[in-house]
Amino acid sequence: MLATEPAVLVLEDGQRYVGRAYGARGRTLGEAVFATGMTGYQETLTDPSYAGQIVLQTAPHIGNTGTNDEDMESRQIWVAGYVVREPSRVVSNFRAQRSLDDDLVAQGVVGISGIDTRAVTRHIRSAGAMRAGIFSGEDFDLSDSEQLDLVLAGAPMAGRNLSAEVSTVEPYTLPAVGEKVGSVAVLDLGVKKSTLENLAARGLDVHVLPQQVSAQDVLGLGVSALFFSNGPGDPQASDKHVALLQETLRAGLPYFGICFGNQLLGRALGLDTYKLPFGHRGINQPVLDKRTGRVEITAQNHGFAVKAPIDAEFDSPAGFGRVEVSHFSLNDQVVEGLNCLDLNAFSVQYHPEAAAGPHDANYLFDRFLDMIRAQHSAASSTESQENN
Ligand SMILES: NC(=O)CC[C@H](N)C(=O)O
Repeated sequence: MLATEPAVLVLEDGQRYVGRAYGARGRTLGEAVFATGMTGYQETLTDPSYAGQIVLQTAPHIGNTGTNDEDMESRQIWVAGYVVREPSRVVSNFRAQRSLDDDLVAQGVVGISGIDTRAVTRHIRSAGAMRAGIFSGEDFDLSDSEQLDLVLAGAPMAGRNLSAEVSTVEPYTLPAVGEKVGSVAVLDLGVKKSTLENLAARGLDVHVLPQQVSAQDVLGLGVSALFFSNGPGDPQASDKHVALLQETLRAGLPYFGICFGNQLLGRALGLDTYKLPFGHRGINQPVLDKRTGRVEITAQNHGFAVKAPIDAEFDSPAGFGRVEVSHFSLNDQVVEGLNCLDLNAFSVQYHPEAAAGPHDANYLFDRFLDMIRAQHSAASSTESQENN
């Protein structure tokens, strides 16, 4: 039975949308963002990059296929709140183990249903991403101005560092699948399971590290390469990760980064990042790969981006040689990938692990593997020259 108890979504500009309580009851605060994927709600909810955000699904019917243990992208749901139009009344899928409502309640995630999420999306699209709150149960009875004051007292996403909240506490390793080619250190800034699986599937031992490790810790592992994951928060609030990356780049350690990892490569190279008006979140975002001229349909989830010229190479302001924007968005020309021309380092702003989403960008993991192989053969030829 669906709840008939009321709930309200309050935006920081005072807009209010009354609907029905969904998931856990109570109140929650976060940045309101919209996601346009028609599928993949479980992957969205369990993507740690959504920590601190109240996610609205534009797709009107959510929960049809329930939830299961296999499609978890991390250990829990991370969204601060969940806004849907119509939750499915029945769960219908052979893989379903629970209903989405069960998971939201069990994990204490406050949601709201019965909201015209496309109307709210149109509002956010013109007014910009903003803080919001969902109020149900006893919190529904607070006055309008008390609710708005709570929303306005919440932390804005700009300037927010959330890495410590989502990162693993202990390091752990996923063994290479099949023949081992090398090893990679993954800085867990909110990594998704599919990313780790894609790395391991390419013959890499994957050493997942807590976000507070030092460059010495990373270099001391003797790995073939370093990877920075996706993750929540503002890249401008991650100075220590930027410093770590600069140190490992100077030491010559190959690098690949996804999403937050792209923004942090940008910053390590001396570029600025900025907040997008409402972000890119969905699974049909067109991107141009400048090297091949191929258009990829990609999965994306980002609210910040790197500032760089998309049409010509330039010097890294931090002295890391020549750099080019490798990919950009065909919707709004936002930087979607960086490539270092004088270093073994590249990154993308979108999600080649595609969970959920199309697999067009999966070749990027192969590009990373090629980079590691090339580095290995360069190292072994120097060694054999030295031995001669
Ligand atoms: N998915 C991500 O890694 C997101 C990166 C960053 N938190 C942003 O919103 O832009």
